[in-house]
Amino acid sequence: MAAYYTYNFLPPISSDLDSLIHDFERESDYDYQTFASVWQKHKLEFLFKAADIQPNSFRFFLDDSMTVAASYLGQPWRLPIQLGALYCLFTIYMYQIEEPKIKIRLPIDTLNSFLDQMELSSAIPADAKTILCKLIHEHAFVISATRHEMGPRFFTKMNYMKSGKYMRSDVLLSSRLNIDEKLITMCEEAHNLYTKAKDNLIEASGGTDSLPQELTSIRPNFIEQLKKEFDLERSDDQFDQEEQPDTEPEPIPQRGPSIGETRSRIRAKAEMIAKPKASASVKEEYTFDDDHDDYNNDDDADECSLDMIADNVNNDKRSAKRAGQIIRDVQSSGTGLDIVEKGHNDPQTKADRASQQLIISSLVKHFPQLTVRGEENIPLEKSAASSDIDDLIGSNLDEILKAPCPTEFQKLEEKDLVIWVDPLDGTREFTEGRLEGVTVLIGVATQGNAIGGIIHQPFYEDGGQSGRSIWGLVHAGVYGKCDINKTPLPGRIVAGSLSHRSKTVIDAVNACQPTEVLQAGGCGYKSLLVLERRVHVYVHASRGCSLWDTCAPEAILRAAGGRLTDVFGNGISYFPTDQTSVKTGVLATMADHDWYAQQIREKINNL
Ligand SMILES: Nc1ncnc2c1ncn2[C@@H]1O[C@H](COP(=O)(O)O)[C@@H](OP(=O)(O)O)[C@H]1O
Ligand SMILES: [Mg+2]
Repeated sequence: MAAYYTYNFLPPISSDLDSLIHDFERESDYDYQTFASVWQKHKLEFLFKAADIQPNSFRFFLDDSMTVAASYLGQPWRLPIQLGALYCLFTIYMYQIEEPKIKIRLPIDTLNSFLDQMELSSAIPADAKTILCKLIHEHAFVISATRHEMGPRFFTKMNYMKSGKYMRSDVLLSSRLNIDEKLITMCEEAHNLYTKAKDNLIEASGGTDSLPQELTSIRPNFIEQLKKEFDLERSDDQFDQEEQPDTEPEPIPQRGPSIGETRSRIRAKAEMIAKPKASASVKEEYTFDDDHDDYNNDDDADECSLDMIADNVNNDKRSAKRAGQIIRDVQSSGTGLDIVEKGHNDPQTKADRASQQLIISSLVKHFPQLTVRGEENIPLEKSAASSDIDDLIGSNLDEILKAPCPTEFQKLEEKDLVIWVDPLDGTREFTEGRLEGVTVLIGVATQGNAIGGIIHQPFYEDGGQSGRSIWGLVHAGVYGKCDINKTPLPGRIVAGSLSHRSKTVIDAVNACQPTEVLQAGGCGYKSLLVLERRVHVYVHASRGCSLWDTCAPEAILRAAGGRLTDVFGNGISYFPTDQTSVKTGVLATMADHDWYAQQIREKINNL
C-alpha cells in the first residue's frame, strides 16, 4: 500500500470516492444526520489516497477529485447522486489543510441546473441548502463560462488536447511532474465511478433509450484508449512542441447575462446563512500631494534609440493606459461588473477580462516572441487587437522612454523577456467601489529578475485628468506622474491588506512594530504608497499574491532605489514556470528592508 500524507488529526485510509457516492446513493433519507454518518464511515480518506505522489501533484489530485465530484452535480444525475456530490464537495473543500484552498471548478450550466433543482424541488433537505450556501459564502467555487462535457474532466481535457487548443499548461504540468500514470489511475477510478453511476441510472430509468447521449457513449476500453491518446513515451520537449496550437485560439466564449444573474442568486443564497463581513475601515483622509514633479526625470538624459525594452515598456504603458480606460468604462457603464468568483476571495470582473484581452493581444501582436503571462485564465480574443490599439501603438513615438538604455539590457532580445500582466489588481476593491486601490500592472522580467514595469492607476484624479501611469526600468529610473511625499513620515506606518487578512498576515504587520497601520487594497497600490513615501513598509504574509502582482511593483521600486522581496527578505523569481504564486509573501520598502525582514523572521517561521 502506498505511503500517505499523515496528518495526525486525520484517520487512516480505507475507502474511496466510488464507495462514498455509492453509499450516499443507497440512502433514502437525505437529512444531515444521514450524510454525516456516511462521512463518519468514510472519514474523508479518499482524499489522501493518491497523496503519495509529490506535494504538487497532491494538489493536482485534490483539484481533479473536486472536478470529478462536481461533474455529478448537474443534470442528468439523479437527486441522491447530486446531493452526494454536494456533500463530497463540501467536505473536500472545507477540510483542506493548505491555504489558499483549492477551489471547486464548476461550469456555469452545472451551477445553474443545481440551483434550479434547489429552488424547485421540495425534496431537498434544508441541510443541503445550508451546505451549498456555506460553500458559496466561502467563495469555494471557480465558476467557468465554458461548457464542459458531462462526466469526468478528463474527457474534456483529452478532447481539448486532440483539437490542439487548450489545457496546454495542464499537459505540461503532468508531464513535468511525471504523473501520467497516476493520472491514469485516477481517471480509471473516476471512470469506474462514472460507469457505475450510469448503470444505476439505467436501472432506475428502466432502459437505455431514455438516457442522454453523453451517458451512452462511454468508450469500453477506457484505459487502452487513454494510453494511446497520451502516448506516455513522449518527452517533455515533444510535449512542448506538439501542444503548441497551430490554429488561432478560439474566441473567448460569450459570457452572457447568465453569470451576472447567477451571481445575484448566489449572493442571495449566501446571505441566507451569513451576512457579509463588515469591511474594515480605510484611512479616509488619505490624499495625494498637490505638486506632481516626475521622480528622477532627467530632462537632459540621452535619448535611447528605439531600444527593444524601452519600446516594450512604452508599448506596455500605452496598453496599461488604454486598459485603464476600459476599466473606467466598465465601472461607469452601470451595466454591472459581471463578477465571477475564481476562488476564495478572488473575484474576476468583465473589466479584468477586457483589460487583459487588450494588453495581451497588443503585446503579442507587436512582440510575437515575448512570453506573456496574465492573471486571468482566458483565451486570447482575436478581435481584441483592434485598429484603435494599432493606432495607439503606432503613434506617440515621442513618448518612448527617453533615457540611456542600461548597458546590462542592451543585448537582450525579445525572446529573453517575460511579461507579467495583472489586468486589474485590487479586483475586490473594484467590486466594492474603493477605486483608488485599483491598478493595471505590467511587469517585464528577464532571467528571473523583475527589470521593468508600469503601474497604471485608472481612477487617480488630478485637476480633471483621470488616471496616471508610473513606469520604471532598473538602472534607468522611474518616470510618469509620481508624487513623492516630501514631508518626513512620523513613526512607522505599515500598509497591509484590506481584503485578505489572516492571523499570519496580521502577525507580520505587527512584527514590523507599526505606529500606524494603513489597510488598503491591491499590491500595486500599496507599492505606490511605499514608492511615494506615504507608508514606510508594505507587508503581506500570505501565499495569495502572484508574480503578476509583484513584478511591475518590484521593478519600479528597484528602479527608484527601493526593494520588494518575500517577507523573509529573499528575492522573488520571475521565470515563467507553472508556479505563479508568491508563496512566501511580499515585503516592500524604500529603506531599512533588512530590519523589517529580520523582525518578521523572528515572529513567523513559514506561511
Ligand atoms: N489570501 C489571498 N487569497 C487570494 N488572493 C490574494 C490573497 N492575498 C493576496 N491576494 C491577491 O493579491 C492581490 C493584492 O491583494 P490585497 O488587495 O489583499 O493586497 C490581489 O490581486 P487581484 O486583485 O488582482 O486579484 C489578490 O487577489
Ligand atoms: Mg493582483
